[in-house]
Amino acid sequence: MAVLELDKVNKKFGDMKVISDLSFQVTEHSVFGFIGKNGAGKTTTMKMILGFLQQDSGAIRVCGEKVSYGNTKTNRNIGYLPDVPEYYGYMNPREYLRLCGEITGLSKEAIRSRTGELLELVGLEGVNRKVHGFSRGMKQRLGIAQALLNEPKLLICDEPTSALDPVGRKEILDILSLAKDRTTILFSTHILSDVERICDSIGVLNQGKLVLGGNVADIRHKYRKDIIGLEIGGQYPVEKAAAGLKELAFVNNIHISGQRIEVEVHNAEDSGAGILAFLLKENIPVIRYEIMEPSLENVFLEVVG
Ligand SMILES: Nc1ncnc2c1ncn2[C@@H]1O[C@H](COP(=O)(O)OP(=O)(O)OP(=O)(O)O)[C@@H](O)[C@H]1O
Repeated sequence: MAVLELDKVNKKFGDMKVISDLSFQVTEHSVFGFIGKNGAGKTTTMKMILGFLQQDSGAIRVCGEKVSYGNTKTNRNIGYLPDVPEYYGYMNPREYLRLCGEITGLSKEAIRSRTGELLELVGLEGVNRKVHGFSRGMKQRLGIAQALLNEPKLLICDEPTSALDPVGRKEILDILSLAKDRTTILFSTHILSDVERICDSIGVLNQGKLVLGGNVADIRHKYRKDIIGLEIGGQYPVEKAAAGLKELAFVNNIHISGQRIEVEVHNAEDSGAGILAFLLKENIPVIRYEIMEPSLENVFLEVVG
């Protein structure tokens, strides 16, 4: 089931078209990476999903219910984590979550049990310090706990890892991966390695248009260039191996770098057997053989330019 659906959404600011015919869906219990350079239109889209901005045309649905501007009814299904969450610094995490629970009308019992469970999820269960001394990463973790307090069907995170160091980023990504069991996640980012680590599907926005979208595994497969990477044993002359490989009918091109040879072929799976047979026949020692996967970074550069 789609927890979030955008159908041909358009938005202009004055004469400037910011979002053009944007359509995508996010399936329940998946992580969707919303990718784009600065100014691509990610924040504008998230504000429309939250009903804070009005689209000019098109429809947005959250759990099947249409979002309408100014009426935040659909937000009962959404938890939102801003890029820089703000807190009352004099509270500790438990006090802060209790306050949030009380404001949103949760029962005392629900506040107690969910607070314990969520603080454990985000690794802040034993932390009794006041929030004002928290690192950025700890603030983001508390923000995730707060956003999940009302058990939303959709968690929207705006650049949750951008301001963090590698350790803090890993912690947030691990928490989001775990949170997938209890909700569906959309997170905006321009850090493609984060997307590769946890996203099931992606949408790449460029100048307000979706230039690439779908399942991460399918996208990798589609953009895979048929290149076989070989690492030749140190004692064997690489040029000799490369010259022989180049003679094979199904080999289009060869690149050499140190002991490494990249072989461009029509179809890596079909040609693989022929290459291996050649290496065996010529007694060429091979340390590594791989069909090369493109990184999302390469795919992104190809579609966004
Ligand atoms: N209220 C506004 N009035 C006029 N133009 C706006 C407004 N809000 C955003 N824009 C413009 O719309 C475009 C998209 O901005 P948006 O903030 O959605 O991009 P973004 O992908 O979130 O970028 P960033 O990563 O920098 O936040 C930009 O050109 C921006 O200058």
